Amino acid sequence: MDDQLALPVGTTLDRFIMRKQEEFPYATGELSQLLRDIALATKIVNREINRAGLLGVTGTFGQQNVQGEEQQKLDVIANIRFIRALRNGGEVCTVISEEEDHVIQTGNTKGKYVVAMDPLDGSSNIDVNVAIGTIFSIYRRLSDTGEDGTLEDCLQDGTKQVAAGYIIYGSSTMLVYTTGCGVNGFTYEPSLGEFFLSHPNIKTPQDGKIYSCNEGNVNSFPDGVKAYLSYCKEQHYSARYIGSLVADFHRNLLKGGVYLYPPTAKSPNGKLRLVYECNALAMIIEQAGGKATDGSERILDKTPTELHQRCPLVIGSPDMVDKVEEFMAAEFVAV
Ligand SMILES: O=P(O)(O)OC[C@H]1O[C@](O)(COP(=O)(O)O)[C@@H](O)[C@@H]1O
Ligand SMILES: [Mg+2]
Ligand SMILES: [Mg+2]
Repeated sequence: MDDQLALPVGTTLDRFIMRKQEEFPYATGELSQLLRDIALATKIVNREINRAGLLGVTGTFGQQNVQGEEQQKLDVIANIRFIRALRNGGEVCTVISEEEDHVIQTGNTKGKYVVAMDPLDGSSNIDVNVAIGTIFSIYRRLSDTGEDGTLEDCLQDGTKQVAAGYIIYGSSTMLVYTTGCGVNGFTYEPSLGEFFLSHPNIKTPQDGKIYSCNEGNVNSFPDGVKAYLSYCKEQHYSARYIGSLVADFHRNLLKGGVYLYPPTAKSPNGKLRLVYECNALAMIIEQAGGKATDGSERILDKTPTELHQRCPLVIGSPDMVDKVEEFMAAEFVAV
């Protein structure tokens, strides 16, 4: 449904959420409040990130998350801040987080929503002042039991998302989200403590000349991916890889391009997590006219079986994703 309520650039996020809600006569305001809770936590995390170097919150606490990755201090801080805001907001019964082995029950048993999140994306870039992000997906729980959310509530496929978004903490801080009616971007004005509509109704270009992939792993990529990367070089495409999924995705969303994290020998299912990284970005790219697959299957159609399961990701301008799939499919014929 693309009959976007055309609100002018400069509209505050709060007003935008309110006006959007008016489009849905049966809306009860809970999703709107949840989006505000996420925006509030973002302002706090943004402040922590901006002054991380001053407060000595760079580096690690020396502990690992369920994926065996060293948790950066800011991973932990962002995780705490978002969970606290979602718990205090009252709309969310259960949270899935990259930094938590198991689901977090907030105690809001009347809460209708489940949130899956990557509190801090691009952890390897935290200490070097390169753009990082936060990713979130919102699901309606399957039934209002008045009890804690279930694993079933947390393992819904991506098509069931009622909203999805990310925050990029870059040269400016932006919140980009969709509720299934197009994609809008808001830029944060710290001196006013407000997000303002700066990128209304984002559409990604049909095609592009940018490809984003960690070619350091090329030797263990599938032949089809290797062939596609050679094709990109023949076409004189630009290689751009920040190493923060949110930042690479955001650039390609606006300029046109494709991001790939294929299977590798070390990670046969790729590195990125379906539930709290791929699903949200897949909903956003599709709402912006792009595509997201695992190289053959649509990301949003995949039904997760585990909270932290990984899946390969090919996401971006539709013509470029189609081209990658063509090359990857060609490989099967070869075999
Ligand atoms: O270093 P690699 O293997 O290229 O992986 C980089 C990718 O890993 C990530 O950092 C994984 O996300 P987290 O930082 O949230 O764990 C992505 O942001 C990024 O695109
Ligand atoms: Mg991540
Ligand atoms: Mg992370």
